Order: sequence, then C-alpha cells, then structure tokens
Amino acid sequence: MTAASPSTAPTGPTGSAGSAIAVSVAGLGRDYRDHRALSDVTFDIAGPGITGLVGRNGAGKTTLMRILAGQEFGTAGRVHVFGAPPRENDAVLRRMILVREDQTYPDLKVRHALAAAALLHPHWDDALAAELLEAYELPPDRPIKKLSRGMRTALGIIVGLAARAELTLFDEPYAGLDAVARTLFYDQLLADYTAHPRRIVLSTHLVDEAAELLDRVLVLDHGRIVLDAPADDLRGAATTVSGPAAGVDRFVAGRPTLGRTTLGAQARAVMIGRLDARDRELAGHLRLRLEDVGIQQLAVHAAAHPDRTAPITARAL
Ligand SMILES: Nc1ncnc2c1ncn2[C@@H]1O[C@H](COP(=O)(O)OP(=O)(O)OP(=O)(O)O)[C@@H](O)[C@H]1O
Repeated sequence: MTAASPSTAPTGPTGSAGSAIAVSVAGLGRDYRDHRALSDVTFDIAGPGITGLVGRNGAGKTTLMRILAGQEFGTAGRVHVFGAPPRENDAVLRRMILVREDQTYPDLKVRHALAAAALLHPHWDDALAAELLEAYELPPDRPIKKLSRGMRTALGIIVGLAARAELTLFDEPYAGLDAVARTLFYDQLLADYTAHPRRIVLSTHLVDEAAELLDRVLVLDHGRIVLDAPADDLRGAATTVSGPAAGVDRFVAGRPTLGRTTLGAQARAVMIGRLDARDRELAGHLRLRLEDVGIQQLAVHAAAHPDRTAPITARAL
C-alpha cells in the first residue's frame, strides 16, 4: 500500500522518479541476542506522502528507522531503499536523512553543523535553514554541546527539513520541545512538504497531535505491523459504543469490533465501520453513546490484538 499522493506532479527532490517504489521492506526481522525487535515487517513506500510510524515504547520504531537508514541490519527478510540495500551504499544514503531525538553531533558550532549538512545533502536549502534558525532562536555561533536539549532537538529538525532529502526519516524528533515549538515543527513540516512533496516518515507516540499531517499510518507493536492504512480511512472509521449492555450487543451484532468491556449492566465496545443516519437513529433509540475513535486510540486497539495474523488494512475499515 502506498501513501496518498498529492494531486500535483512532484517537483524538486522527488524528481521524475516521484512515483517509483522508494522503500520496499519484505519479511524484515531483527533479532538481538535474546530479543526479537522486528518480526516479518512488510510494507512499501512509493510516491510522496507523510507516513506516521506509530507504536509504544520498545515497539521497534527506532530499529526499523535505523535499518532503513543503513545504520543497522536486519537478521531476516529484505530492505531496499531506492532499489538497493541501504547499508554502506553511499548512492542511496545521499538521498535520505534520519533525524533522531538522541542525535549526537561532533564538537562544532551550530553554523558549522549546518554547513557540513549542506555539503552532504544535494537538495539542501540554505534560505530555509536560515529561516528555521531564526524561528527556533538558535544562536549560530553557539557550540552544539552548549545548547539546551530542546535547542539540540531544534537543530535536528532544521537539518532534517533543510536537507529536503527524497526520503526523510524523523524518529520522534521533538524530545525536549515545548508545545509551542512542536506546533512550529508540524506547521513547518506541512508547509515545506506541500511546497516540495517527498517521502517523509515520522515516528511518534503523540499520534493525535500529528494526525492532521499524516497521509498514512503504520502501527508497530512488539516488532510487528498491526495496522497499515491511509489516515483518511482511519478518520471516523471506528466508533466507541457505550450504554446498556443489551443495547450495545444489539447495536454491534454482526459487525467487526475491536474489543468489548462490561461494567455491571453497562457495556462498551469499539466498532469498526462508518455509521449512517439509521445507525445513529438506532443508537438514540437504544440510549447508546457514540464517540469517534481517534487515530491514537485505534492504534492502541490494534496493538491490543497481537494474535491477529495480518495487519488491519483499509479494506477492513
Ligand atoms: N542493541 C540492542 N540490543 C538489544 N536489544 C535492543 C537493541 N536495540 C533495541 N533493542 C530492543 O529492541 C526493542 C525495540 O527497540 P526500539 O528502540 O526499536 O523501540 P522504539 O519503538 O523505538 O521505542 P521508543 O518509543 O521507546 O523509542 C526493544 O525491546 C529494545 O530493548
């Protein structure tokens, strides 16, 4: 499945190969000595889009990002980025960037780090870097080791955006950022992506905060993909139904659900599928409450079913 593509033809970094398969991951596994970090991970990223890689702590997001960026290897399966394995492949690595929250930098001043990044990334935009430097109030002459945690994070974001890499991987890039700075990041990411569509993967556990940005959502849980769907298909695709248990049972009968809990005579179920006017009328008649399930909650529900044999896809929603 591919991320939604903008309707206009991509320009800039995506070039004429904008719709080619950029990332192809098939049956990827990663075993550490006593732990399986990734298991049978399979997905593609084709044209431009912003993919949210969502999962709890330890789900395997960083491991997957590092493998995509050639900084780590899989122990099973296959990873191709721009048609070739990324590890030790300069031609592929020049076309991508990984920004991590715990990025370490050599002992440099901010402006030196930006100059070094400009040399590495062929689509680097100096004007954007300067604009972002000002927006995040980063002093260009300050040594990186003297920056605060939030300032170091901002530097990673500036490098990640100004690089305009064809494949941009942001691994939870907002550690230490306050809510104002995070909003700035989301706004700038969206503005720059709109002007220069490219493939962006953003790992996060603040899904609802970033939900508006996302074209596609991939949920990892215990190293497996448990949900892979276009974000538009997830909006309004599931509903929490609560009220008298008999009414809830009648309402959800014959429909797919993601779980049901009972408390005395009351029940609560998460139902997959869009509701129409008749459903809403029936819910009123049965005195049930209906609430949209956000993407964050859907991810939690998907992860609560680790025995599922295949990821939930748009088809199931
Ligand atoms: N070098 C390593 N050796 C052993 N186990 C590792 C190693 N790196 C990661 N793991 C394990 O693999 C699992 C996945 O880790 P990973 O860092 O990919 O998760 P994550 O989804 O990025 O988590 P978080 O949101 O907390 O950053 C974890 O159980 C972690 O302990």
